[in-house]
Amino acid sequence: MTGGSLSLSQISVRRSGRAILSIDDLTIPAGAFVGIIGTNGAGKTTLLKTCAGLIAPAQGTVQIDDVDLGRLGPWARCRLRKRIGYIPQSTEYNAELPFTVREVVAMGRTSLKPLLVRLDRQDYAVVDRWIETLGLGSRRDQTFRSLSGGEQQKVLIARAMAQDPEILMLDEPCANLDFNWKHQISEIIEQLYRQTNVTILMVSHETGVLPPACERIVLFREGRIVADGTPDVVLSTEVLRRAYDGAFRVVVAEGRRYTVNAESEGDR
Ligand SMILES: Nc1ncnc2c1ncn2[C@@H]1O[C@H](COP(=O)(O)OP(=O)(O)OP(=O)(O)O)[C@@H](O)[C@H]1O
Repeated sequence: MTGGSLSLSQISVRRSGRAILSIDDLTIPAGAFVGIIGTNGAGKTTLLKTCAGLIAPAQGTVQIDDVDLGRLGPWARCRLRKRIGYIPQSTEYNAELPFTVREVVAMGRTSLKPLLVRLDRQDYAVVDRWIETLGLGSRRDQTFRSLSGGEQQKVLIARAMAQDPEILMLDEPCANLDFNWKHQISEIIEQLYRQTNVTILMVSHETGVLPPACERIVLFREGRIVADGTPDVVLSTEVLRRAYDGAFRVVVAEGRRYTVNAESEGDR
């Protein structure tokens, strides 16, 4: 597995007559771990979907390695998409479908195969390896819909990894999880990153779930990048207060950066 690079230039995505994402230039080298943060509606999900080729920008280019997504025909674009593991927000997938854990993880593998070609033993070995890696061995034959939210996130990560992606995009993988599960999922993402060369883009509202391996943060507001740099620069009290108009401060613990309410402590 080798990571892929991403490059966006002069991007404009428009909906209902307004620009919801405008990026002059954003380059993510192969093997980078980039955290994407920003206010509600800032364009984070739109960014991931644009990078994954799910949304076509009105203007500008998206390149994966040296391939310009906009110049590809539908089949070539489909093939390129297989290099991307995309885990949508939990509100965007149907958790009610009656598939087992193994079947869901196998879907990651099926997406690599030509139409109607069955998975072989080697494919299932990969599927089972990722099920074990994510600690889901005892859940293998359980239905996806019967799992807890945290277990479902693990299954979706296993499905994306079974696809052997070069780029992994996670849209708020820790949303709606209790603090213990948030921590577990965050640790798993960090381990995956350290064990593979996959490039990671991770959207999160909570800065504390971005693992220490995430060495670059891109901050969005109203469809634009307002800061891009190392966590100590972007996840600073000053930068975040300006972007979010909030009364909070940043505290650092165990290599992670958390925001805490400052108003009650009188240090606004
Ligand atoms: N199909 C659409 N039609 C009209 N507006 C849209 C459409 N899709 C997205 N938008 C708008 O674009 C903006 C960016 O949406 P996006 O989902 O990318 O934001 P986000 O940063 O991921 O938000 P959140 O943190 O709340 O999930 C929002 O204001 C949203 O309402």
